[in-house]
Amino acid sequence: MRIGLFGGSFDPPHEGHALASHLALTRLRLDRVWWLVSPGNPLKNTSGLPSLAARMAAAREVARDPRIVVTNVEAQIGARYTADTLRFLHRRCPGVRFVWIMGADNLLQFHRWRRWEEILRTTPIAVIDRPGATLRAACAKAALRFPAARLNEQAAPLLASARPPAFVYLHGPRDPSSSTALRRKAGRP
Ligand SMILES: Nc1ncnc2c1ncn2[C@@H]1O[C@H](COP(=O)(O)OP(=O)(O)OP(=O)(O)O)[C@@H](O)[C@H]1O
Ligand SMILES: O=C(O)c1ccc[n+]([C@@H]2O[C@H](COP(=O)([O-])O)[C@@H](O)[C@H]2O)c1
Repeated sequence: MRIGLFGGSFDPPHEGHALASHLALTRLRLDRVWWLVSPGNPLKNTSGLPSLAARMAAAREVARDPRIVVTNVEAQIGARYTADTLRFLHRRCPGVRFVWIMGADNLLQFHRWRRWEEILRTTPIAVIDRPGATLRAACAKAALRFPAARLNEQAAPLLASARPPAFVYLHGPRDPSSSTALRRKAGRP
């Protein structure tokens, strides 16, 4: 079983999340993508964040694919940091090949995540191209620290079974949606 883990605030979820998930499913030959709806990004001010239940319900509306599973596993296990989530999942599901999925914008600040090197050393990572982050992602600090870990995009089907550190950039159809823009449109800060 090959499962992609797509963590996010999903405040709100949008077509960019769905498109990125489909790209990952297809190009990485995944069986499932789990949307890990975060109890709260540890690097963000989460004071105005809608409830987890509300964000999960909205995420289910947008996902519309039986291979995409919307979960609150982080709330269930009391984890906010991705390294803790991954430790738990690797231990709990030793037979599953997990891949961490993130948009290219997130790679730029990945080196600020707690125990980010542990994440890279334990879990293959797919970085999905996103408008505005294409060129900057190639020089992200985390990517430059592990240059030999980068797979060619043609080798993407091998990522899930690659020995980490391993990461790949995926380019495909892109969607400019962003939660920030949608919140502004709805008159939220
Ligand atoms: N349009 C998109 N294309 C590719 N990846 C995306 C896109 N939108 C979000 N992502 C990725 O989805 C994950 C969850 O993102 P998140 O829920 O924060 O949405 P967001 O639109 O980035 O929100 P915000 O604008 O509040 O930062 C992150 O890894 C992010 O990079
Ligand atoms: O573990 C960390 O230090 C960490 C710091 C920032 C973000 N994350 C994770 O990155 C994912 C994307 O977050 P967001 O808010 O950009 O959608 C989500 O799963 C967060 O829990 C994780």
